Amino acid sequence: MSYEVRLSNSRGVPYFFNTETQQSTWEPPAGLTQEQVQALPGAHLLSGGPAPGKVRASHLLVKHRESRRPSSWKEENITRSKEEAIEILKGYQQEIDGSPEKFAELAKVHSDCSSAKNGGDLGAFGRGQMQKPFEDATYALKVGEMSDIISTDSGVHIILRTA
Ligand SMILES: Cn1nc(-c2ccccc2)cc1C(=O)N[C@H](Cc1nc2ccccc2[nH]1)C(=O)O
Repeated sequence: MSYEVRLSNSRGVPYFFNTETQQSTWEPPAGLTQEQVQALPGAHLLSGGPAPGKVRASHLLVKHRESRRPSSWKEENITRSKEEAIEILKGYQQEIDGSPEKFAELAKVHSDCSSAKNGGDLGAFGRGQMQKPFEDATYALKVGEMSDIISTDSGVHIILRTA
């Protein structure tokens, strides 16, 4: 019998698909050991984490007048200097003091990215999707770690890697 793990589009949860009988089950097929289940194609879907090679991160962005788009949900016309943006972000960094809960709370209120409404969560992404400095900084973090202040064409950011 050959099985693979797939993700249900409607329910967003993994299921087990028998590629010979074309039958699907929500539960792991009887008779398979835990090791055998973890070895199935698509088994990474069982952990709920991002696909192999992808990461998930949240960020707090402070834009400035040199930003690619010096406007945000917070402020129609952003005129602060890059130096001022860095000082503001340093203040948030001290307030966050390594706490993921505090990070999301401050990102929601202060981030100039539209992901602020998600507490800064950008979802999962792979290489080649985000601006290079942001991508490299995120991949260099361990899960749960926060970056120091990094700069992209969008402004200055603090990143929290979540997966
Ligand atoms: C990359 N991205 N994802 C979202 C997002 C994700 C989830 C929910 C809502 C918005 C917003 C953005 C985005 O580019 N936002 C830009 C600001 C920005 N520039 C970025 C550069 C790198 C990573 C995140 C970044 N966010 C904006 O609002 O002007």
